[in-house]
Amino acid sequence: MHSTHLLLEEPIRMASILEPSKPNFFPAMTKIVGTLGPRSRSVAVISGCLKAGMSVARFDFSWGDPDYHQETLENLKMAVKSTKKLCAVMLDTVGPELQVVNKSEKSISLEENAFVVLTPDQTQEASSKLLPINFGGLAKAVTKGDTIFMGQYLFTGSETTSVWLEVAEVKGQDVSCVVKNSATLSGSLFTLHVSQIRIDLPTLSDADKDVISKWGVRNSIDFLSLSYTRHAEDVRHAREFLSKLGDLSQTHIFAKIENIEGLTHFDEILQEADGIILSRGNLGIDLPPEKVFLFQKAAVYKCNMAGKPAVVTRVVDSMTDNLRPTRAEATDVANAVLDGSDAILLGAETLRGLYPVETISIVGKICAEAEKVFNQDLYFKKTVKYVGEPMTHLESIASSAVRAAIKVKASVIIVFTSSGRAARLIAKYRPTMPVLSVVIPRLKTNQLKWSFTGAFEARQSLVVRGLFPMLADPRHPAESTSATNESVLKVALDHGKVSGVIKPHDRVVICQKVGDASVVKIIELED
Ligand SMILES: Nc1ncnc2c1ncn2[C@@H]1O[C@H](COP(=O)(O)OP(=O)(O)O)[C@@H](O)[C@H]1O
Ligand SMILES: C=C(OP(=O)(O)O)C(=O)O
Ligand SMILES: [K+]
Ligand SMILES: [Mg+2]
Repeated sequence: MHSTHLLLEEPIRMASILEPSKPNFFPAMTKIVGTLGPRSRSVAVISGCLKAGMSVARFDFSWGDPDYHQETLENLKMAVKSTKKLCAVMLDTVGPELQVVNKSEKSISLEENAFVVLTPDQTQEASSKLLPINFGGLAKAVTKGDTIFMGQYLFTGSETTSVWLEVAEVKGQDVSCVVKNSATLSGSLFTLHVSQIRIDLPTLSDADKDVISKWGVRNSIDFLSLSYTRHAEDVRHAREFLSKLGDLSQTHIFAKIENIEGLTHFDEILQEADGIILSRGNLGIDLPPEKVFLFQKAAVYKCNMAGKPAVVTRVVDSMTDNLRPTRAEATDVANAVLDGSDAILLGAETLRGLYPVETISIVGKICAEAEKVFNQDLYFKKTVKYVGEPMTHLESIASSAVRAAIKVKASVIIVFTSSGRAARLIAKYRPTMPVLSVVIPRLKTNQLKWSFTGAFEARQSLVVRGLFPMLADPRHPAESTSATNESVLKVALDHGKVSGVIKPHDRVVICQKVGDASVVKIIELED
């Protein structure tokens, strides 16, 4: 895979496009986040998802109760055990999401040019004339002429189940709208998106806090996906909340940028968050279509330079019902990789789609092809220039490790890390080969009991492009003497050999500390 120095900017032989790609020990360096739900909650399907390359499972609390998600999570644990594939857990909040309250779950037909009233009075039955919603402030937030988009949960935008409304009149707390296209609302959950308005609801709702402090704590969630992050303050607030919940002080916060407000405050949000989710589903409605790509390129670039993971959503909507993506979708996935994304997040496709495993597999294959033509050389130079001089020691070690690995055509980089920082810094320079990040546990105490760190750090790297974590045996002392370094390295090399990423006579670049000094070593294997 790494021997082909094919770059998009260089002439490509047409015939080479037809050459089948060699199978790899892992589907792609780009990671796949799969949303688990009705179509992806049995042990068998989740196992298929893991084998196809899903490394983060997203549990979306916009729908379903904690018990339902717990059952799915128990199945995920079984699937992880049987497939021996690691998987991180992401809890996605509801946040200030506007929803239609359709208690009877009867389907509702809306006719073009007819009127429908949105009301905060949740005691009313939903009908084609009246739709109760979960928010009392809509009448204050909209004016005549505004557009409201309403769709089945994780609407694809192309379905006959989503509808455009235009605000005709505001009457007290009610909002009367003209239906712009005929549609039938069916299913249990419909979300509303009102373009470019400020929704006066907290980013972390009381219901979210309740779920996090119970379900989240019980399951030691690796990631909190903070829906509709609009300000850096939202992230700080969530961080403070997590800090009081024991192990969740280690949970990483991924800010979801889903509207113009979040876009406007992107730089400050990026500083506070551990990673960013480019929620193109909602943001794609808030922005004029011709501007969506520009946000993506600018936001991913900023994440890359900050060395924080960027996750792109809503890539292959049409695979919810089909075995093959559209050409536009397939090209879009590749472009997300070329732009520098770390991971692709699948929503409807895995949650309620007919082909969750096939979708993961196809997206992985597209990512792998795009990675091969990613202009690493240019990217590397841009990053070094951006970081400037003097570099911190660790940044200089990390970039040197990547450069050395490319120069000697190493098959893998092995990095020792405890906090995960060293591994993330290596990934920042986008090596063309996988990075085995060997997480060395440290003994810690909360003054009640002693335990080892490492599990969070290992799983949290499962969202970063190119990182493949391995948790070292806690019986190895976390001091970097050459004897312990040697024995941990041997385990890592054996792990690499068994998984097929390291072969006899390969070169391997190692980044570790010996005594007080950080070193980059190049070794050549004999067998
Ligand atoms: N337990 C360890 N044994 C050997 N080297 C280590 C260990 N932990 C970290 N290193 C190395 O030390 C250097 C920097 O350390 P540090 O910033 O503390 O790493 P991290 O924060 O990732 O744990 C890196 O070269 C890293 O690979
Ligand atoms: C992933 C998205 O949001 P949700 O959590 O509502 O699916 C999105 O808007 O792209
Ligand atoms: K959500
Ligand atoms: Mg969204």
